Amino acid sequence: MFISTENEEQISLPLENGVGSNLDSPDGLLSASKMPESPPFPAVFTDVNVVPQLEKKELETKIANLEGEIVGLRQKQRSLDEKRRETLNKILDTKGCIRVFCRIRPLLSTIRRIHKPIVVGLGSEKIVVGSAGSRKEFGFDKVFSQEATQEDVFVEVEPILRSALDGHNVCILAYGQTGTGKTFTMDGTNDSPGLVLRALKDLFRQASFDSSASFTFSISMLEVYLGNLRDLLAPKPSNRAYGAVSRCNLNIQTDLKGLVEIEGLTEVDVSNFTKASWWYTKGRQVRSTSWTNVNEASSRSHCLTRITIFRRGDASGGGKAEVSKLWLVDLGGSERLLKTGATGQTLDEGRAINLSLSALGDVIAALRRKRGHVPYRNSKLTQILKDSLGDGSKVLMLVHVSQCEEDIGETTCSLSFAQRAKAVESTRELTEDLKKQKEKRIAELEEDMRDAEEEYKRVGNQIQKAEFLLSESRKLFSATYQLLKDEGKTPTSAKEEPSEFPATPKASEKVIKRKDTYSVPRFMNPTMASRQRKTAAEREIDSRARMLRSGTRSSIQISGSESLSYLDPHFKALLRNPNKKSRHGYTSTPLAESTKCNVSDSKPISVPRAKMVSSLDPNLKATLRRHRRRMSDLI
Ligand SMILES: Nc1ncnc2c1ncn2[C@@H]1O[C@H](COP(=O)(O)OP(=O)(O)OP(=O)(O)O)[C@@H](O)[C@H]1O
Repeated sequence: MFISTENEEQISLPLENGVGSNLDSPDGLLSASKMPESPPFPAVFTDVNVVPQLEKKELETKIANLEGEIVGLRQKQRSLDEKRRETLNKILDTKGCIRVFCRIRPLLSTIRRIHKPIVVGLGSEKIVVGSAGSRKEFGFDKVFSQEATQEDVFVEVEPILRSALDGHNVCILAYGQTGTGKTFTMDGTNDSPGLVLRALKDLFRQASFDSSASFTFSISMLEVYLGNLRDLLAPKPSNRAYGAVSRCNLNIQTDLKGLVEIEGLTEVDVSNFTKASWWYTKGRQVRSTSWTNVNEASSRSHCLTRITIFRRGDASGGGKAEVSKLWLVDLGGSERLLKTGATGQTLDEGRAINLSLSALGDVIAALRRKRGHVPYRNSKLTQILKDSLGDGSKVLMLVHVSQCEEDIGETTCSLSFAQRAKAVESTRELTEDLKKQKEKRIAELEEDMRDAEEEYKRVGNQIQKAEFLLSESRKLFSATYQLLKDEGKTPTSAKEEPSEFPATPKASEKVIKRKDTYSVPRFMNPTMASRQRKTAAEREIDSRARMLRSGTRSSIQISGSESLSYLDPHFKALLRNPNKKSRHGYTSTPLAESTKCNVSDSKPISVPRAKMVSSLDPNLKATLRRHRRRMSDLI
């Protein structure tokens, strides 16, 4: 290193282990004026072309360390994710695999003045139905009052969605009397989107944050209409009669493991929320609705949306693949057929809905009693949901009730049904003590889960930093040592094959391939005599080219009928650069390079490049003869 002593500025010296540091100077800087006359250190000369082996080793070690660190951090992140998944599962199991929420529909403006509300929420888990004379209390996991917003409902549903991403089958059912707001909760409106769209958005959001696995999603939609299955996402049929059959002709299959599949149901891969919501809106539009006395646009079927989640763990974790289903079901409204004023088809639809709802009730009752036989086969609805209602799956029922006095009968029925479903988990009422213990356990688990999530994020940040450092170190390594390596190679490669163009590794690979592909048999190689003949011809071309450069003729006679046009691009190139060598060591001749003829009005004749190996190629000779004839005709 060279240190200037011309001015008296302070110069910092990078001193190792403090040896030679200026102790006089408090900040450790050595004043040039105080420097000893002969420096205590021998002058060091650095040859920039010498590869600093020590630094190279250091950098290699650093890269290896970082790689190891990242592997370790990923492992840690995976076990944290595993812990979070287990804890969430425990929370949901403690809370109950079938959870029931209740939502009270506000009195609509048209009936607000004539009705006194008969359903009142008592805190966040109780609801009271009845007037002064008879009061009945129901308890649920959560009660949403009439003021609750779509967002309030979604916040409570969110944890169960996470469970679907973790690989569990999840089923969310909107149940209730007709006109109580099931479709409002699931679909929502443009201003206030419902659960399905919020859930889809959240799934994509959560999947994008999860670095321990990759996710893909697909969507299917069907309705159970009059006991038949209709594919809501099937492509529009060109022939209506055929379409009607294909839409309704779906079979439900159950495999040996008990997994349910619906044969022929359209399944659309959706890569983002926009696509998913587009398909969902499309499916909704096809759903059957009718006007009834109770609801202007009453859904006359059960509408089922299935999101299939494909989860693949990262390669370092074994790349385990899991598939889970999230069912979002807007059930048809239970209804008193007389009250809805339904007749004909609408009456049949109402009956079919009631029948399948009672089959759903029977399944839930069997699950509650932990009976060996669960009557899934009694309706299409329960057959479809078989693998998402039973063991290992999570069920959320959202029961909807009206506040109107005239609906008190249906309201009580709905709430009793929902409470029975809730009792699948606990056949007896919990004592206050047990309840408190349960709550405490849930709170502890929730704290554990939060800790695991925070730690997961922290480790994620560490991974990001380490990855950044690794990529920078790799760049530095390849920029420094690869460059030096390449520089070392340059003279040899330059000797081997002078190239006009900077050769990229790919290009050189190509060249090698071409040489191999187009190598001619030995007997076709030019003889000494032919080489001499050729050289003579080239000399002739050169001299004529010189003549042409002086601009006297527009074409030249090579020998016999062989001629060249001044307009030939290859010949032009030769004129520009007469000393240019071909790759094969010969001075390039226009004819050897290409037989394309550019004389005006004549169609260019091109020979594939594969034939351009040598003018001595027998096929090429024939082409050349043809070319010469044509050229002499043109003169
Ligand atoms: N929470 C709510 N806030 C405001 N309006 C609501 C709410 N719930 C329902 N509604 C309104 O009540 C009407 C009936 O609701 P919706 O169609 O969702 O009922 P439903 O239970 O799906 O009926 P059906 O079973 O007949 O299809 C709609 O006009 C809807 O906008």
